[in-house]
Amino acid sequence: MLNVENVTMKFGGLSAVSQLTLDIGKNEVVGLIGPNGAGKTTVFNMLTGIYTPTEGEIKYNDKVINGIKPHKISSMGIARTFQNIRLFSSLTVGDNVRISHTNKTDYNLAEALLRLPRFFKAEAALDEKVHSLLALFNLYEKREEKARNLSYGEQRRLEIVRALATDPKLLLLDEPAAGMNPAETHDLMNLIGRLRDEFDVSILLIEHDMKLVMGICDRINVLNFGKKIASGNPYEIRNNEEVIKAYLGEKGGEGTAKNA
Ligand SMILES: Nc1ncnc2c1ncn2[C@@H]1O[C@H](COP(=O)(O)OP(=O)(O)OP(=O)(O)O)[C@@H](O)[C@H]1O
Repeated sequence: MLNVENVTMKFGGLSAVSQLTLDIGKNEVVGLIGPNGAGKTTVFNMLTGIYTPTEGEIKYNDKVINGIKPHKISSMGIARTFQNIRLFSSLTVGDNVRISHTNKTDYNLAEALLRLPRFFKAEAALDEKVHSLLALFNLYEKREEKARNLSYGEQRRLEIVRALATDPKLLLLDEPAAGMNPAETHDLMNLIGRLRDEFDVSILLIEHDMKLVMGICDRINVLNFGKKIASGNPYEIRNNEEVIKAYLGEKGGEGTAKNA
């Protein structure tokens, strides 16, 4: 589904990402981990069209997407959440999700203004979709609440719902468990597993909570100073000497990594 081939991103003299190669298959959950400043978010910014790589190619379903505008990439089926939550804080929970779906509504302006049947049918279908997504993420009861009144963990879940409302095939999650308590993180782990199965999405996950990463990822890629230093399954990564030294620490895979 996604092939990142020898991709480099330079900012002036700094190579934030160097010669990165990374693949994601259909329905895979792939981890992208590494110390602060390793280049993980820069990878997301390249995949979503915010940055155009300095070198290399990013292919999505065999089509090169380097340099394509973010909104176009979103409509191709790549969605993301942000490390710093970016909700519309004064809108309701429900409207935050509806907004993400607006480019997919199945009626035109005239049909909306004249309140034609297609408008009502599409709106009812949208309501149903928004409500079932919110229910899955345990946010249905909060649908009329302003986003800013949600707890931190709820806001993180709402970000994921909003990304899902665009019907992605590839979902990029940037530290979804940041600020969550252990119980919320555990629930999130189950939810991510359900997303893969029920929404037929592939997931690329940036996360410092190693319990979550090791518990959910099929494969993990490790970045350090912009370079990939390891890739493999959770067992291989947990036991990789270079990864332990650069990131995991001696208790690799227990809780939060030492350099997070
Ligand atoms: N727009 C930019 N201009 C200049 N330097 C940048 C820019 N974006 C990122 N960088 C630099 O690139 C490097 C990688 O940053 P990035 O945010 O991708 O790391 P990260 O692995 O996501 O870190 P964290 O875990 O802290 O989120 C850092 O040195 C950062 O300062």
